[in-house]
Amino acid sequence: MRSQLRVVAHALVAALVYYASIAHCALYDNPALLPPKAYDFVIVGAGTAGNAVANRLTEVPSFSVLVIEAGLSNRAVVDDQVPLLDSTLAPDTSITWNYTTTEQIGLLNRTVVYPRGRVLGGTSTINFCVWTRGSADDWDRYANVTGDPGWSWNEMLPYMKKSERLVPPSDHHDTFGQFNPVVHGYDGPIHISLAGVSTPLDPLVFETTYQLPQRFPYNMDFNSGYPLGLGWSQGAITTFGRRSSSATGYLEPVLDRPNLDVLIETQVTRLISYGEDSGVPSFTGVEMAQNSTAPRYTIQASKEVILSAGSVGTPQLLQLSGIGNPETLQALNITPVVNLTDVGQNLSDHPLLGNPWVANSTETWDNIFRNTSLANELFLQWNATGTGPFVDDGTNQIAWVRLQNETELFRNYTDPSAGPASPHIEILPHNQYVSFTLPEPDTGSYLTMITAVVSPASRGSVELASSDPFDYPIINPNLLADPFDAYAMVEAVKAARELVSAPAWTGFALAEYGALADAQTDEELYTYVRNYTTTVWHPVGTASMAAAGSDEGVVTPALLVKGTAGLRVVDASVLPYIPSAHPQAAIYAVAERAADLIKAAWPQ
Ligand SMILES: Cc1cc2nc3c(=O)[nH]c(=O)nc-3n(C[C@H](O)[C@H](O)[C@H](O)COP(=O)(O)OP(=O)(O)OC[C@H]3O[C@@H](n4cnc5c(N)ncnc54)[C@H](O)[C@@H]3O)c2cc1C
Repeated sequence: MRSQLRVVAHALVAALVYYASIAHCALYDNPALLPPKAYDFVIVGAGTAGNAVANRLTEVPSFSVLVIEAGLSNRAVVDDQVPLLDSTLAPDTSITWNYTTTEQIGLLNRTVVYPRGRVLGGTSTINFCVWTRGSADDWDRYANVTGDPGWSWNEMLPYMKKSERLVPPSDHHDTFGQFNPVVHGYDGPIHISLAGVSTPLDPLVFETTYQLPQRFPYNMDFNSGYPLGLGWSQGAITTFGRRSSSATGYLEPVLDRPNLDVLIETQVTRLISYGEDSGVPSFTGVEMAQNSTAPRYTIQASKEVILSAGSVGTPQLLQLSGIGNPETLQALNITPVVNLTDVGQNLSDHPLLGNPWVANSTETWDNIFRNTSLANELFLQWNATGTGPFVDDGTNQIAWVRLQNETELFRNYTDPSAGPASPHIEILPHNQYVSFTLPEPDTGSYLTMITAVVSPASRGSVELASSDPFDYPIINPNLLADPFDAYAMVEAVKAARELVSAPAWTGFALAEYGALADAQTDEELYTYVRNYTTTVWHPVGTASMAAAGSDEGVVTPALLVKGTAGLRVVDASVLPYIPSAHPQAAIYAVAERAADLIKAAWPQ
C-alpha cells in the first residue's frame, strides 16, 4: 500500500511542485564533465554533515570546494518532501543504500534492513525529521573523553542554535508553553517546528503528565539539555509542511556560489595518499567512479579531504584506503598504511520497537495508508496549503525516561547513560499502527507506543566484506546483544504500558494488540522484544573521536584522522558515544563546529 501511495504521490506532484532551475548551478552528474580546476577541499558525501561543511567553507570566497555524492539529486524525488511519507523512503528505494545487518544474536539471529540515504542530503533526506539534541551530559561526556572542552554542552549550544531556524508550525497554533524560546536559533539553515497538525492522542498525552506526574512530568522543551520528562517534539519541517534537510537547508541556497561544485551519482572508491607531510601519509586525493565497471578518476585537494560519508561509508572508505586494523586489511589483500584498529569498531545504535493498542477512534491515520482516494485528497491539501496530516512526521510528543530502582540496577550493570540528566529509554506515541517487523493490519484503528533504548551498552562494527568498493560492508550493530539493552527494552515496554494506564486513555486505548498482548510475564516480554525489535537507524562511533595523544579512537578532537595528514572526518561516525537522542541535530552541530575548526586551520 505504501508503494501505491508513493506512486500516487509522484504522479500528483510531478506537475505541481516547483523546483528552481538548476541550469546555472555547479551541479555535475559525471566526473568527466568537472571543470579542470584545483579545489582546496574535497568533501566526500553530500549528506547531513557534508552539506553543512560545504556551506560554511564556501562562505570564505578564497576557499574552493568540491562535494562528491554517490546518490541522485534530491530534486529527482518528490516524496522526500512530505513528512508523513518518510517511512516510504526506505529501504529499497532509488535514494537509499540498501544494506542489511549480519544475523543479530540479541534478536534471535534475525537480520535487519539497514538503509542510509544515498541522495543529496544523505540520510537527512530520508529520515523521520525528529529534532532532538541530546542531554547536556551527552555533550559533557564528549568533552571529557576527548579532553577538548569545545565539545561540551555550553560550548556546543551556539552551534546547535546556529544550525536551526525555529519557525511556526504549519497549523499556526499557539505554541506558548510548548517550547523554550531562549534555547533556540532563529536564523539557521534547518527549519524546525512543533507539530503542525493535532491528533486525538495529543490531549491524552498531556493529561497523562498531570495524572502520572512522577513518572511522566511535563518538560516544556527537551532540547534544553535536560530532556527527562514528556514534552512536545520538534521536527525538521518548514511552516509550509515540507521536510527541511541538509540539501534544502544548507546546499540548495548556496549552489550558485562560484567556489562550490557538486558532483553527484559518483562513488568515491578510495582515498589516495600523496607522499608524506610531517612524517605521516598525506591523504589529500580521492579516486572515484560511477559504477564498478566505469572509468576511475582521481582528484587532489590542495588543503584537505573531508570524509562525510556517514557511519557506514566513512569506515568503509578508510579501510579500503589502508587505514584500519593491519591484520584484517592484509587478509583482504589491502596494503595497511596506517594502523588504527578502532576504524569501524565501536558502532552504537538505538534499538526500536513498535507496541500497538487497538484505538477507539475513527481519526487515527491508519486509513490514510489504506485508502488511496483519502491519501490523494490529503496530498492535494498538503501540496496546495501545506496543512493536514501530510505535514506531520508522526511524532508529536516524546517521553524521555530513566530506568527505575537505579541503585539496585547498577549493582548488576554499569550505567551506560552519560549522566543523571540523561534518559535510558524513550516512548513515542503515534496515531497509527507502527511496526518495522510485522505487517500492518488490513482493518482497524490503532495507536502505537514506540519504545527505544537511547543509552545502549551494546557495541558493533562495520567491516569490509572484500577489497571491492562496490561490495557492501559487513554491518553488525549488535542490537540487544548486551543484557542491559534487552532489560532496558523490556522496561521500556512496561513504561509504555504505564503511560497508557493513566485514566486519560480509558475508553480510547481499548486493548493491547497482537504479540504485545501475548507478552505479559517477564519471560514472554524478553521473547517479545527479541522477536520484534529492530532499529531506528542511528549508527554512530565507527570513526570515534578520542584524545589527540591516546592510542584509542580514529580522529583527534579536531576531527583529523590520527596518523595521517590532510584528512578529516565530519559526520556521525566521530561521536564516541551515541547521544541519548535522534542524532541529526547533534550531527549538524558537529558539522558547524568542524567548519569553524577548518576555517581556523587555514589562512583565508
Ligand atoms: C529511516 C531513518 C530514519 C531516521 N530518522 C531520524 C530522525 O527522525 N531524527 C534524527 O535525528 N535522525 C534520524 N535518523 C538518523 C539520521 O538521519 C542520521 O544519523 C544522519 O542523517 C547521518 O548523517 P551523516 O552526515 O553522518 O551521514 P549521511 O547523512 O548518511 O551522509 C552520508 C552521505 O555520504 C554519501 N556517501 C557514502 N559513501 C560514499 C562514497 N563512497 N562516495 C560518495 N558518497 C558517499 C551518502 O550517499 C550520503 O549522502 C534516521 C535514519 C534513518 C535511516
